[in-house]
Amino acid sequence: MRIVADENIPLAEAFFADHGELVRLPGREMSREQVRDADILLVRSVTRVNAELLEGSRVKFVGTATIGRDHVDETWLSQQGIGFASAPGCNADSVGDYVISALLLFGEQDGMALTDRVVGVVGAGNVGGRLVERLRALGIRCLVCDPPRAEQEGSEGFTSLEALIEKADVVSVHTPLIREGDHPTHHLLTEAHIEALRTDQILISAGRGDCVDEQALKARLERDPDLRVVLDVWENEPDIDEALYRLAAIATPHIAGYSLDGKLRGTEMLYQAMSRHFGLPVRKQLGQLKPENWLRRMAISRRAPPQEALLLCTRTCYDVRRDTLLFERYRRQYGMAKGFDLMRREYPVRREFSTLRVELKHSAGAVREVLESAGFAIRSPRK
Ligand SMILES: NC(=O)c1ccc[n+]([C@@H]2O[C@H](COP(=O)([O-])OP(=O)(O)OC[C@H]3O[C@@H](n4cnc5c(N)ncnc54)[C@H](O)[C@@H]3O)[C@@H](O)[C@H]2O)c1
Ligand SMILES: O=C(O)[C@H](O)[C@H](O)COP(=O)(O)O
Repeated sequence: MRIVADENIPLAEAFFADHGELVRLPGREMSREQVRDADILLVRSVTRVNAELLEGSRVKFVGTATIGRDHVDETWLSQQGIGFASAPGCNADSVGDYVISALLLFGEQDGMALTDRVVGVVGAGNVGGRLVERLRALGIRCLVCDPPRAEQEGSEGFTSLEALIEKADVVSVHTPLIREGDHPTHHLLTEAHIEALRTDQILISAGRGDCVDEQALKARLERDPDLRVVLDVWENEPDIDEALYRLAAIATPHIAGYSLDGKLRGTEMLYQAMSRHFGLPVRKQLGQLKPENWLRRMAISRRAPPQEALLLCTRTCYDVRRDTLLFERYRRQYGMAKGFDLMRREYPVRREFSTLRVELKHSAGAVREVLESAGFAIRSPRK
């Protein structure tokens, strides 16, 4: 079999090369000619998978190593009898790490504890749902807006978008991009929602750029630059709006989910789905293929207050400021669109919180509880 894979899918050789010749390509420019002779196509979110790309090809299975699927015309694939799989939840916790890192940064800037702010999460699936679990475990009050879930599970515990914007201090958007149906999310955050935000609120957008009306957001920020927004996803990536970029408190090039762990999980999920599709045995597991030195450790030797310990461990693992600064460097050196994609291609290895083993030298119950709630693995003398 011939397998064409995006160059940004780690361990694709280790998982797939036994099944045929593997060709690596840059995803954004993948062309009809390049995939025509492929049997298996493995992509990321930057490749539009539709009739235009695949008509007349011999592709029998498409996998996207991502959670999002809005770049894939699933209806057309199914009409053609082409198998399809995505990687639900693969990098969900990495997005949670990103949000926690941003919340800690704002807490530090404002001299506030994490628990001083109410966080509103819009879209509570794998990403938003797990984020809410972690934040609640940290003692943070959360509001949740997810109408499809509210319809299925009953309205208790869910709130409308309008009420969430009114009551929350942080509005964190994690919806997929859905253009049709009962709950479309294209410009889910309308001009009216954006105008309703208070200057002291914080908006985080880490689902898909098109879920927020960017022109309205830009107009609001031009009038009210003190409103803080964290933008990881954008309309028209990679050629994003430079004026909006400059107005954002934190601006990153769609890397909230870019941990090595999340990406590798995505590769393994596609391997499993591909094996099922072709009736092949699942012989490989991520555990056998992971690089050495998989787990890292750190120790907290003194009696740090819980919030300080959380900040220390979070920054050891992931600091959202690093990515904001790095993005600015790439933009200056290469221009916006090229810099956006280049930073993603050369993204430094980042690990999920759960891979950091934190050794507590003192049996500090409160520190242990906070770090575990945030997702770190703890070793400490128990009382
Ligand atoms: N920035 C990143 O790096 C990054 C990483 C991973 C995922 N994502 C994006 O985040 C999206 C969500 O990921 P997920 O794993 O949670 O997906 P998911 O499918 O598990 O959950 C999506 C949730 O959104 C809810 N939803 C749908 N329409 C809604 C609406 N109109 N209003 C409010 N909620 C609505 C659904 O009911 C569901 O609970 C992905 O589709 C992807 O686009 C971004
Ligand atoms: O949907 C996802 O999983 C994320 O948005 C993913 O991290 C995007 O990464 P990309 O496919 O654009 O490399």
